[in-house]
Amino acid sequence: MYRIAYFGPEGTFTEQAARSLAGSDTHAELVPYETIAQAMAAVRDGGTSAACVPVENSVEGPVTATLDELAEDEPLVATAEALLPIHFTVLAGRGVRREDIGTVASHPHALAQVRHWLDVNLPSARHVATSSTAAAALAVQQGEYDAAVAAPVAAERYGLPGIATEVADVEDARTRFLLLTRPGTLPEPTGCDRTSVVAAAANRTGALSELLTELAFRGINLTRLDARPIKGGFGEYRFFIDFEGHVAEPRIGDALAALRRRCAVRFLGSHPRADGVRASIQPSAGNEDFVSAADWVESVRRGDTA
Ligand SMILES: O=C(O)C(=O)C[C@]1(C(=O)O)C=C[C@@H](O)C=C1
Repeated sequence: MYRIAYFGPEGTFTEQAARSLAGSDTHAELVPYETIAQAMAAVRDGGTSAACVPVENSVEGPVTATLDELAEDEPLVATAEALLPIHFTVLAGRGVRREDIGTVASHPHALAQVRHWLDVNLPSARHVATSSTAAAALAVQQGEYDAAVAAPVAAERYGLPGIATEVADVEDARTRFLLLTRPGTLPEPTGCDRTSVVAAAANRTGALSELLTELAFRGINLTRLDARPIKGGFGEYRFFIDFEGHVAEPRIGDALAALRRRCAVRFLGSHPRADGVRASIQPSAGNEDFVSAADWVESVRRGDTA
């Protein structure tokens, strides 16, 4: 049985992402965990084969709990990703009238995406952060709070009436989710891949710029750059860098080796992009260019050419 841990409880956006990543695999069993750290610990200690967690949202940015967990402890790698459109519904407790709503609960990322709507439509409601959107729906079901901002599926799952749908401040919001496993066989390159690393650039002038220049010189397009503090050293940061391409490609392998020469790097995976965008290749920076240049150096070393 293939078990996938996910950031739960049932009814989170992450559960939907895990279902789409499990796809037609009817043998996959989805197992909810209350926190991102617990879902990732489950795959680290072998309790599950994979973990599905959110990593970035188009409105609120990085999911910092996921980034910090990826940088610490036993390494995990992303082998797949899902991109979900995010639609929020406001669920009310049974018998709670809209005008009586005094508390509205949700995950901090979700509250941030509906802040304006709440200010206009439920101006006197206090916002309460919960571990996830579904945890907020569960708490409303149990009478702890008056309302929750959650995924539409949570209405059904927790038997709560929706009092407003499509309440997001920004239309077309999306969240990207990763399927994480212990390091092992990598997915095959497809031409539409993403590679992720976390690099501990030295705290000196130009260190980050040098890392980014290694990628730029090789014509590699970045898709994300986030800094997270290295706990315990004020002002010390590690950098999460996502870029187009797959480590199996000569141009990406060359770039990773260059990053590794400069600082400690943790590889976080190469996998197909959910949006199917092809890697852009700059003139003279294609894989064949790297291979033929390396072949030329070899022939010079053998004395075959000059
Ligand atoms: O709480 C959930 O339902 C989640 O899956 C987490 C999460 C997030 O971390 O951003 C996922 C998507 C939404 O943007 C809001 C919350």
